[in-house]
Amino acid sequence: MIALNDEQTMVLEMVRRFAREELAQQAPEYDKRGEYPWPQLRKMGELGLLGMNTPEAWGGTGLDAVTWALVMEEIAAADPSVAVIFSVTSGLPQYMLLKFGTDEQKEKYLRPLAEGRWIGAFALTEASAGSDPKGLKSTAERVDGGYRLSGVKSWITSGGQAQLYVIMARAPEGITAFLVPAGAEGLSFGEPEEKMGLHAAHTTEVRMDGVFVPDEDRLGEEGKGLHYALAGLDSGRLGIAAQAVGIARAAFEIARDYADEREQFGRRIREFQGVSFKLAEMATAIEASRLLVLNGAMKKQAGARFTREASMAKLMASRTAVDVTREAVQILGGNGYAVDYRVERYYRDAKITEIYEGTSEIQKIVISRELYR
Ligand SMILES: Cc1cc2nc3c(=O)[nH]c(=O)nc-3n(C[C@H](O)[C@H](O)[C@H](O)COP(=O)(O)OP(=O)(O)OC[C@H]3O[C@@H](n4cnc5c(N)ncnc54)[C@H](O)[C@@H]3O)c2cc1C
Repeated sequence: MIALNDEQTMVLEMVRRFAREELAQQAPEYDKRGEYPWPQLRKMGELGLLGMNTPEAWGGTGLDAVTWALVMEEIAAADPSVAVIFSVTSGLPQYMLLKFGTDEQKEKYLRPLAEGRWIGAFALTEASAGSDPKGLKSTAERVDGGYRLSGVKSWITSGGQAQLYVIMARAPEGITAFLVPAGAEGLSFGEPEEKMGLHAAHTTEVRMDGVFVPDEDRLGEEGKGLHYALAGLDSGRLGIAAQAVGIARAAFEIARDYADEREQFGRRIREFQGVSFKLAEMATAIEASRLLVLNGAMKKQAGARFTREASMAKLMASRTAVDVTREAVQILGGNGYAVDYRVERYYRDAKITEIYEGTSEIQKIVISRELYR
């Protein structure tokens, strides 16, 4: 682990305490009920965590990207559903507004997000446009004073819960990004999808039926929306990679402690090489994944391009999360399959990190393209 300064250490200690006391305990119930974790998010907003990577001038806490990534890991270790909501609102809408928004847009939309009063959502995917967002069909028809948006977005994290939606739709000059508040006329939401994991983090369809968006709520230039979305995804992917590290670490720690207590054949099971070698591989993969995340975060913080680093971090950390959680279930034997021991939830929650914000195959396409830049 890299050396942290005093401020980073203090923030992490505060977040660890918060995560232990206010997230980890509640996570199983929220998962079981599939309930959106509003009380936890409100508390994170009050603590200044939801806008921690946005400057103070816009209502954030102005902390660096390394601290953001380490906080994401802590939150994910306690509750992966809360972590994805946190990752999306801070990594995508806030980052995109900060990078491409006007001062008026920042005042109107970034500030409430950064102050943690609002949650933001990012709406790119459609039923026929997932890995290939260029194929999206939602339209933004030019009308007097703005645009009318029509179409259906799929799988939108915080759909129906968020107060702001950054929506990509096809305008006359090409794919364009729009800022749409939750109450906009013609905007509606599907029921939360029933999913394998992340039950508390609702994902729904976002339906647009002639939603009027005034010119001043277009983000950046017409036709540049995909470019902005992909820039946002560099940042979002670092957040998901950090989420994956947190999930892996939490499952690893349960397995490590279990192996120290559980006895079979008259010995603690960690004394069997078949178990201890698993733990050694798990710890090494987690450490390597975390270093890739921090490498990307340091580049982001320095203002350098971090596309390659973010994709490498996500590819490696999501694979680690799936491998480590599967082995954790194995080390706990029958208990690993029981809800009470929590590793089955981490196993279910881990899988999505290989899929959303670009599947592992898409990360490999990005990385291999970057090798020849
Ligand atoms: C829980 C959850 C939350 C989500 N949240 C959001 C959100 O907030 N906002 C949002 O916009 N989207 C969101 N998504 C959508 C998510 O980003 C997409 O599901 C993902 O990008 C993959 O798209 P797809 O599902 O259409 O799969 P497809 O693109 O149909 O891919 C299917 C398979 O084909 C592979 N494949 C596709 N193209 C290639 C290629 N060129 N080479 C090799 N293999 C390829 C893929 O890797 C995958 O294995 C979410 C999805 C889920 C499940």
